[in-house]
Amino acid sequence: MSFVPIIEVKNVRKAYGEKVAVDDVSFAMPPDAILGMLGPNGAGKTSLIRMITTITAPDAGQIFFHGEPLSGYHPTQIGYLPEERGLYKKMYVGEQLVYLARLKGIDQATAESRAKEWLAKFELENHWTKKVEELSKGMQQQVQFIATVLHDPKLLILDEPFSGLDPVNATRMRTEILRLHHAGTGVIFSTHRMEQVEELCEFIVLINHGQNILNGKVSEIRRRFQDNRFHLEFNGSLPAGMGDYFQLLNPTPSGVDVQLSATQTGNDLLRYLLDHNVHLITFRELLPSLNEVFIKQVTKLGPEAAAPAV
Ligand SMILES: Nc1ncnc2c1ncn2[C@@H]1O[C@H](COP(=O)(O)OP(=O)(O)OP(=O)(O)O)[C@@H](O)[C@H]1O
Repeated sequence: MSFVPIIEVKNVRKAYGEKVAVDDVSFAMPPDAILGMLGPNGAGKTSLIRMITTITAPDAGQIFFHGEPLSGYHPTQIGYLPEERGLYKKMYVGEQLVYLARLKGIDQATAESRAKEWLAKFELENHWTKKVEELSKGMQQQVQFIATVLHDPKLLILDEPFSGLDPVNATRMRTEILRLHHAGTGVIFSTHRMEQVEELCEFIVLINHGQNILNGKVSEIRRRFQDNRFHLEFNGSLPAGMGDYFQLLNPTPSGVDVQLSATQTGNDLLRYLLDHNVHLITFRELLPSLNEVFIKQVTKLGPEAAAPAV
């Protein structure tokens, strides 16, 4: 590993009574990465996040923040947007943001100016003296996001940050997350929305039944799971008997996917097409989507399929 991870989780275990929620999980996260934490319902993601944020402690194993064993000081460097939102409904927006930033060690004047700046980014500057309960659900979520970033944390942990936001506000929040990432903030992003992970995350950790069953770079994982499928686009038509040699999927008048068998290669397919004078426009390997990888790993493979760490 050629970097000091912002978070390193080493052989961490957490049980609630008989229920083992996190079972010997290890992974390391590069300092300025966006890491997707994925897994089916009940997999153990929230339990793991709660240990990273020091809300609970592991029964066994260790967690390091920038190489230091996690301690009471580190939460000031972490911003956590939990899935169950937790603002004080009766408190005024501005007052609440300043209060939460002060808890993270920010002085009053800085907290006020940052809160105003952030509210303006979300076009909420006129809501400073509104009670949280007077805001819509989406607005409350934006205010809670602001509370998560106001103390300028080195690590952001965002649980389903886009849920309930309209497309304009979801895009706005995505832009702000990416801006923080480019400024060097690490982001752990927990969601069930695979297309969001594909779009935002360079790394993933896939948790299933409390165990880390797959982790690494998204691009390498997709390549690792490639299953010999190609996409063709062409002018004219394909040879009439092509289906006797190759499994053709999703045909359209000008394109088709080809699933090769274990003994066929891309070169075999290309040779066949050229020998039969097919006028090719596109010939490319199809990599599985993260959704396909997720379903394959979670439904078919057990923990023995664990992959090497990042
Ligand atoms: N406080 C608790 N007491 C007892 N069991 C718990 C507690 N918290 C979580 N669990 C159990 O631990 C397991 C992991 O739960 P966890 O909330 O970490 O999953 P998750 O991956 O975050 O799920 P989801 O995607 O549904 O939010 C589940 O079986 C859950 O029922």
